[in-house]
Amino acid sequence: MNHRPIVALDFPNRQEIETFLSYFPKEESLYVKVGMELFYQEGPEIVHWLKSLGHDIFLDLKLHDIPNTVESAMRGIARLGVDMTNVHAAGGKRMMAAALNGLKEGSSDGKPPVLIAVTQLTSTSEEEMHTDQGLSCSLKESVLHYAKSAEISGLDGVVCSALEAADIKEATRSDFVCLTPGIRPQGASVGDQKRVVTPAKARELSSSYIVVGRPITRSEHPYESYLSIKKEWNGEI
Ligand SMILES: O=C(O)c1cc(=O)[nH]c(=O)n1[C@@H]1O[C@H](COP(=O)(O)O)[C@@H](O)[C@H]1O
Repeated sequence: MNHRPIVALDFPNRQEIETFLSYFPKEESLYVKVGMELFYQEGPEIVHWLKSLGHDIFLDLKLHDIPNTVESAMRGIARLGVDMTNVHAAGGKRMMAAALNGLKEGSSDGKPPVLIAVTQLTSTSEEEMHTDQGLSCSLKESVLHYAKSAEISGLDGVVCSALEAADIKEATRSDFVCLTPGIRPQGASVGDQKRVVTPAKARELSSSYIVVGRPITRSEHPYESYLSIKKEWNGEI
């Protein structure tokens, strides 16, 4: 198994990414996540540049708007040639279906990016979900509800905590993508995350992909931290 953790490039500009990537061997092809912080500063050019370096890209903009707006935005995202992108499942089934349609229309090679939907953010606890969102069900029920909605809408999978991945796959299908952020190696600082697991546990709990930011980007030795998390994720340590 040689699965790469997806590295969340949560930096404010290209210069800081150049510094971060200088710790990695040039030939190391990474799977990176470009999120709001970076994209809103650097725009689509940052995607073209990272692609030119040979990296695979998850564009994480978490779209959530009326179906027509999301569909049009997704047409443009498909043209960027990213490998994966996302929406918020809370936008509803019509919005998710529109997102998928936009991606299909925008991808000239007929291979639209993988589309996944955020269920409950990994920074949300069950208690916060009750108070902030006014939901009375359990967090797991809410996540499963969103996962089923995403599947019905034709999406490839969801963003969730690894803690929910096995139940989601059972409720949907075994190849339904469960991309799981909130990953922390043993002893690492949790920060604002709530539903966290180690890379080894994520593997055990059947995550499809793990997303890792600060444990790598804020490390004094980013490449060593990346390799150690990758090994753990691949069950090699
Ligand atoms: O969609 C995401 O990528 C995402 C969803 C979610 O529920 N939780 C979550 O942490 N993320 C992203 O995953 C990354 C996690 O970063 P760290 O907490 O630094 O490892 C951040 O870039 C978040 O924006």
